[in-house]
Amino acid sequence: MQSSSSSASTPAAASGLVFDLGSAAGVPETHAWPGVNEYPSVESAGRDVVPVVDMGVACPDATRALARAADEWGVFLLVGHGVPREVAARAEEQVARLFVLPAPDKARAGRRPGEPTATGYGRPPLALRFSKLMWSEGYTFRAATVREEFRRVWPDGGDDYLRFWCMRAPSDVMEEYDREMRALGGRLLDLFFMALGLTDVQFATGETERRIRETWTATMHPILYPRCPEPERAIGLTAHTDSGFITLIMQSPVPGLQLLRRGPDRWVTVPAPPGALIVMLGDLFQVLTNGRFRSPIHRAVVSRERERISVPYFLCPPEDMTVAPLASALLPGRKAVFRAVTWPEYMEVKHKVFGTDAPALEMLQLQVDEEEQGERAATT
Ligand SMILES: O=C(O)CCC(=O)C(=O)O
Ligand SMILES: [Fe+2]
Repeated sequence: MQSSSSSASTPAAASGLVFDLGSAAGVPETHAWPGVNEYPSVESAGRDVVPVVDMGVACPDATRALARAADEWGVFLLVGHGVPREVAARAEEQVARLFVLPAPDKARAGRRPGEPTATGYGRPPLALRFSKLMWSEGYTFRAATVREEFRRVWPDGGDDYLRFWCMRAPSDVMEEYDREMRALGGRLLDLFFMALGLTDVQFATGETERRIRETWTATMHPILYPRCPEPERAIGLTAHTDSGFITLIMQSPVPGLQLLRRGPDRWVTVPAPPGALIVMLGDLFQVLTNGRFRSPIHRAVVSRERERISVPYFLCPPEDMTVAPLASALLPGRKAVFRAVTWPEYMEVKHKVFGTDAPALEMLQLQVDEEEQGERAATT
């Protein structure tokens, strides 16, 4: 493996690309994380079974299952979601093709330092807390700009890439996937609003709810976690919460995502049944629901035997939207416990604390007198 110091002068290194982690004989110090095994890793079993929500069942049952999962875990496996198997398979295949491209091709799409949005190809940023690198590489792009992005990766192919590979153009594949995921996000949002106790009529006409559904932005972030010769010393993606509203994750049939559960602290591994998607709630959804539905702490671990690909699809507010607890989410007599915030304001806070122990969401928390909160609820 090329070390980060010896590759510092190449354009690929400048753009933050990782080289050939998959063929490394050991984990170099640059990638050796302290504390990876601080808490035990456990399977999804017994009291730790990761919830499954089936959207194919009758609506009240799906809503109840979703409310329970969002309350207790903030994450669940989603089946019966209606995304056609062949659409997901094409996107998965496309992403896998991207990851096997030669490094110079990926470097053409490398992250452009200094740009406001961290889009492009590269590795996750250095975690300040440990000054360590993670065992993964990924490609972040706005779903709406996939065509421009892929022209950077395949400048000569353009949309004719179709003929070159005898397959659909890569951007067509990802646009098709984007349409399906966005539609699924809308269906899920309706279920979440119902789970908050809103009736059909209210959620269809509520101004804020309608604006979220119509304006939310989508960012895709395919990630490759190469095989790792010493998985107990490395981390694929360090512990964090997602920042936006809802993340929809398609993953290879290789488990690797883990959720932090407390008392006693442990990492629960999310299973990877074929066809299921993972739904993960983000910090700003916690704000919207006034803390009722939580954004869980999660991380990704790596495996000695198998590489893993995951494709998170982040649904986030547009930059000019001020996100505050929904009036409809406030239980009778309860006050808002978070202050209003825009996406850029929140991301600034998140970047400052990335890789530290400080939870960014706490910085939005308002001082609400617990006793007063209790009394108000009791008298309503
Ligand atoms: O690899 C995964 O399943 C999760 C990735 C993730 O947590 C993220 O990109 O925020
Ligand atoms: Fe995440």
